[in-house]
Amino acid sequence: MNVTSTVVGYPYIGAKREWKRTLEKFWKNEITEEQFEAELKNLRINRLKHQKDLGLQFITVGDFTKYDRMLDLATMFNLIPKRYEALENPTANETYYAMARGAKDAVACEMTKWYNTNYHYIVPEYEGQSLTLNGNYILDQFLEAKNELGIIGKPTIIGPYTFVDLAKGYDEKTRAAFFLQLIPLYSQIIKELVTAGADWIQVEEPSLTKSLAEEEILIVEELYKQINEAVPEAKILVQTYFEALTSFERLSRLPVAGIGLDFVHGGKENIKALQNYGFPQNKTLSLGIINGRDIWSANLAEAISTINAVKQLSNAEEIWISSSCNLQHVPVSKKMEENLPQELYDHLAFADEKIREIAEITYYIEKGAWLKEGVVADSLKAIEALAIHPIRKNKVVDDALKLLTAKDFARSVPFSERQQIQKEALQLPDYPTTTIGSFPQSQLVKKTRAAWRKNEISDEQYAQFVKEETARWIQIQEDIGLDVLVHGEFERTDMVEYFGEHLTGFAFTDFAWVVSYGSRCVKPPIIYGDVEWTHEMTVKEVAEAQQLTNKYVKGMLTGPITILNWSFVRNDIPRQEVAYQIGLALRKEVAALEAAGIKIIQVDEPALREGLPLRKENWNEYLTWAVDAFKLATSSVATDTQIHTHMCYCEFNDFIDPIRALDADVISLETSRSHGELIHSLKANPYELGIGLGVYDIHSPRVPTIEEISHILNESLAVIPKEQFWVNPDCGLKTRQEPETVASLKNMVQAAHKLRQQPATI
Ligand SMILES: CN1c2c(nc(N)[nH]c2=O)NC[C@@H]1CNc1ccc(C(=O)N[C@@H](CCC(=O)N[C@@H](CCC(=O)N[C@@H](CCC(=O)O)C(=O)O)C(=O)O)C(=O)O)cc1
Ligand SMILES: N[C@@H](CCS)C(=O)O
Ligand SMILES: [Zn+2]
Repeated sequence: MNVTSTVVGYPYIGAKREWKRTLEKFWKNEITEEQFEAELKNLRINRLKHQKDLGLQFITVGDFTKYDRMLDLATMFNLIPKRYEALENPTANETYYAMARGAKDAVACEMTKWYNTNYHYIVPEYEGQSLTLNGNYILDQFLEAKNELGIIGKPTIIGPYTFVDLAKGYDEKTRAAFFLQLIPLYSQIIKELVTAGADWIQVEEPSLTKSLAEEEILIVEELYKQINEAVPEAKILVQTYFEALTSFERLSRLPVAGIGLDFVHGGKENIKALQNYGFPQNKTLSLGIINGRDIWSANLAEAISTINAVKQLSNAEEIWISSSCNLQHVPVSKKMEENLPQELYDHLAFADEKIREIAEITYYIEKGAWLKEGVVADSLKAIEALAIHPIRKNKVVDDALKLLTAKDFARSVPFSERQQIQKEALQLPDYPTTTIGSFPQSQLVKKTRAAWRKNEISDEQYAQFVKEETARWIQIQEDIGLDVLVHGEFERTDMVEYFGEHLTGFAFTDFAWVVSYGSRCVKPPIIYGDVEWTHEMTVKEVAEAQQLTNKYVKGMLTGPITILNWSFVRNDIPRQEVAYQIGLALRKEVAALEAAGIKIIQVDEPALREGLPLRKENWNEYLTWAVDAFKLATSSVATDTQIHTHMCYCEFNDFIDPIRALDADVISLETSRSHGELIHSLKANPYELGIGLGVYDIHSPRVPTIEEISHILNESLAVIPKEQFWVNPDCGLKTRQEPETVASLKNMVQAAHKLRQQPATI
């Protein structure tokens, strides 16, 4: 039997975020386009060489991007929305980055979560355009690897079903035309790759793990039938991930040469399907056995026994040992980390360490022996050493969780009564204006924090700086005329990292970044022990801000599910238990804010939706404990304390019921890139609690006009009654510059004032 080591894809960010820096230098015109392209080429080549040096046999190409892989495909297919025609003689890069980031009057394309990850992709927009092939960047990357390094790579491309599934702008009637246009383009790309010497082509189809209706399965079958007819000579491996392959019996029999399955996230179901239906003869099986979504080293003995079981069930003649998904969701290498507890460090595996595991497993499957002596014993020892670490078991937390009863998860008074009480207590104007929490993290803010981290300035100097920046922004907010103010979050690098740094059970890396969207990166904390609240985390900053103004300052916390979903989480206890531990810790912070006189407290849950299982039938189980964790954090407050929450970066259309279940007095939602669709959903499913639909996109430096904002507000008024209506931007403003922030907020406040003059429509 033939065994090969491979990965679905490898991070492009660079061990020291070189990729991010290159992009940002180019955008700031610090390097020419030529230098930019040369730097990217260098990064691509080094990245391939590095994977080869790690011992990977079959290296993926085409998984490198200039911003986002869905955007790469959209521009390659000439799927460029009309509004970008207004750009004057744009270069290819100018159009590409205008779609990603907006330019002049052309707003950026929508961005949304990539399945249940913290990565966000650019949503392709189908407007019935004629599609053509604008080059073939996958071929370019294939040839680059071949010519520069002699590597015959495995080109990868996001497949046609997934591409259309994740795109928007079509309906039942136009979908067929969209597919029909794409089939020849995919076939052409594949043909060119085969002609250039590609042995295999990996076609990524994660959408084949969603629940699919019969009609959709028929489409998938037809797509691959037509592609196979167009390029029968191509060896295509359809790669699925994040869940088990749906309708295994039929989809594993698509007319392609191989199927890639995720044995980590869809393991049990994929194995059951193999038992029931077997694996089609003469097909290659790519076995996703190393977890591409977590940072823990594998139990190699367990991996081998799963592979052996799969081998027996599938009878495949050729297997690839692979990652469960693209490794872009984990950091590059743990090698540079020098400040982690040894027990934690030993049990970590980032992308490079995962490739080493894949190489080891492949060697064992092929040769029946390990490459490195003692590797299995080491892997078990690492797991065991962390399991018995005292940080894993905190009796105080354990006892507190056991004492919880149903009333700890519910406000004492229903919203209908709270609404009136809060209205009288808070005396806010109609259509109150507010922001989501963060204000620009200017160069000065970042530099001062960096100096403090390097001990160049003292704790007191740093705290004084944060205090002054907060005071400056309280004044700015007063001048703008906002109704409910925020302290600005200047003390925070990241909304999750900050809380992790103050709670027990967390560890922090120095270099373990992953891309969140475009060039924006996050460095998720690691939850490796029980989580406990030991001291106030936000009270000082918020209370100081409150003293500077007669307006309300919102307390600002990150919710339990967002802390959970944006961290790398221990895998020895259920996620639900970790969520409750965090919920309990935040409950104490909420109480501390209340005790300090804060009357409005926002608990952000932007990541609530991203934790949803891909299959709808599994939603309920997750949502039950996720919503409960939020309620555990927020429900202890007095009736006249107003709880806000905020969500962004996702589709809310089918998510109104879970949002309602949070029982938050007010929610602010990001909507400006998909406003119409949400209005439609709210019409069908009216929402009764306080709600602010984001009135402008904060991802773009563009200042929205008063008229644009008024238009959005008026649309929202058709579905949200005045008593519930809040006015806010889409999300926090930490990534923006000060002038555009002030100008945009002034227009927002003006638009709200105009609304107050207008007779209510409902
Ligand atoms: C709201 N979102 C978040 C998500 N996930 C999170 N974990 N956090 C989020 O806020 N997911 C969904 C959305 C969208 N995502 C993002 C993600 C990332 C950013 C962003 O702006 N990222 C910054 C990095 C932010 C940060 O932590 N900055 C540090 C500085 C780190 C740094 O670069 N240091 C320098 C050294 C500085 C010096 O010595 O002078 C270095 O290492 O070179 C900080 O502020 O202190 C990014 O730039 O990528 C936004 C939305
Ligand atoms: N309060 C946070 C929420 C981001 S989702 C912020 O304003 O940055
Ligand atoms: Zn947000």
